[in-house]
Amino acid sequence: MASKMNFTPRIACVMVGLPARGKTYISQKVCRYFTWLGIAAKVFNVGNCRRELYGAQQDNTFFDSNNVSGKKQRMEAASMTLQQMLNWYDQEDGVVGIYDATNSTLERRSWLYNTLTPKGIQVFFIESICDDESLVSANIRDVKLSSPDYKLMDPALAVSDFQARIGQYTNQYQTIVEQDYSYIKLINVGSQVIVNMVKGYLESRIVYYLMNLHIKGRKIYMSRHGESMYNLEGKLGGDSDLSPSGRLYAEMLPGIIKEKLGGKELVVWTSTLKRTIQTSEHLPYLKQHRKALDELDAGVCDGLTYEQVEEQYPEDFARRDDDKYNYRYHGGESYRDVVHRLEPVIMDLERQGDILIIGHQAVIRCIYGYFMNYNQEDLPYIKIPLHTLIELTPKAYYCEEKFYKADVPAVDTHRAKPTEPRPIHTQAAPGSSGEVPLLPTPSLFPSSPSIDTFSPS
Ligand SMILES: O=P(O)(O)OC[C@H]1O[C@@](CO)(OP(=O)(O)O)[C@@H](O)[C@@H]1O
Repeated sequence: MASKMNFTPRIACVMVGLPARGKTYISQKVCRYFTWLGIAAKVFNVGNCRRELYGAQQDNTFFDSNNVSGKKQRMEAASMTLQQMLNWYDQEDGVVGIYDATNSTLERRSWLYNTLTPKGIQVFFIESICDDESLVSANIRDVKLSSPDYKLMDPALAVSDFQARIGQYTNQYQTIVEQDYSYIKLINVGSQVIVNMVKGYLESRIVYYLMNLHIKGRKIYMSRHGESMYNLEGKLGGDSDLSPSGRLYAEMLPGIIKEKLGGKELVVWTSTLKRTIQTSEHLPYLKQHRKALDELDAGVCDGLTYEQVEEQYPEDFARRDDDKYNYRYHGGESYRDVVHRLEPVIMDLERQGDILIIGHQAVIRCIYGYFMNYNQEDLPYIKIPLHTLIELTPKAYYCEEKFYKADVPAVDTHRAKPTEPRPIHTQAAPGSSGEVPLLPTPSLFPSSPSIDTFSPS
């Protein structure tokens, strides 16, 4: 196939490592990070292709390097996956492809390198090495046993079968020694990191991101500030104080957190605006006030209500409804801008243990959207109600979520996505205001978060 001229740097992250070394976890994290930043990224998993071609339940001789037909079939799965990745770069303007397989021999890596490099695709190897048996066993238990390969097998048998498979790969495993390749080696989940020949912006972002990842269990709490005086009046932005109801929520918050977290330590981040700082007032933890967490800047619309924006800036109002993620307020920001300003916050967040972020409607949407894998179109409409604590627990491939709703009344500041496109006028059509009904869309509130309610004591 003729490859079209493409001047965007394209990169292939090629995973390397024995089975159960967290390669798929790393692949998915890298993919989610770039997707969130608006860079086209996709994971290509050779195991899925193998299952498609030859079915799920192979016995372990299939993975033996001396098994000629098994070796040939595994190579076919690898080629087919590579072809899918190449098609994606060309046909869907892919930028960061992640090739998820063991790629554990010099031969396999050189095949990948020599196929990708002439096509202008930079190859970056990510090797995960783990000799901590307890981490490997935990990975087998938590992840591999739910794989389609072992769906029908008794768990104890599945563990020993998987260990035998690891043995097959260990016999032929060659750690990266190719000094002319760009690579990162993560040893025992980042307790040691070796980096070689990193070039270019995308590679250095990946290195920095991977160096921040950890897999220790932790909770990420998020809450919007308590109801503010501006929220009561329906006004956007500003730097108003909490309403009486908002203050009540701030008083309840330490109790709700304590009940969830017990006596454990917690780091609290707020924005630099009064409403988040006041919400954190009674929390007995270390607090940081971060400018990067300030609410989306509404520019010339700051201090107006949605109705006033529609009246005074009808064209802008319609444009925002048309593409809320990309619409940038005059003199202010878009959701896309907020995501980019939050990137260092995400890096830092990946490094943290238990943490509570007290933020704003748009900012919490962006952070929650990163962890829960929302696409750009839906992200600005995620329902983040006031007086609700969100608890995220990162798991191997997803985040578990719970919503705890405080029984303290608050206004609803969520403005649903209009179901019909609004006409974009260059001037306000007389009497047009309010003609297009703002019908509620199906809720984007996560499908089944468990919601507990807390009452003021
Ligand atoms: O992007 P939309 O849905 O307008 O939500 C952002 C708005 O949320 C608000 C409340 O309406 O956040 P906040 O509660 O932090 O004050 C506005 O200040 C902000 O402009």
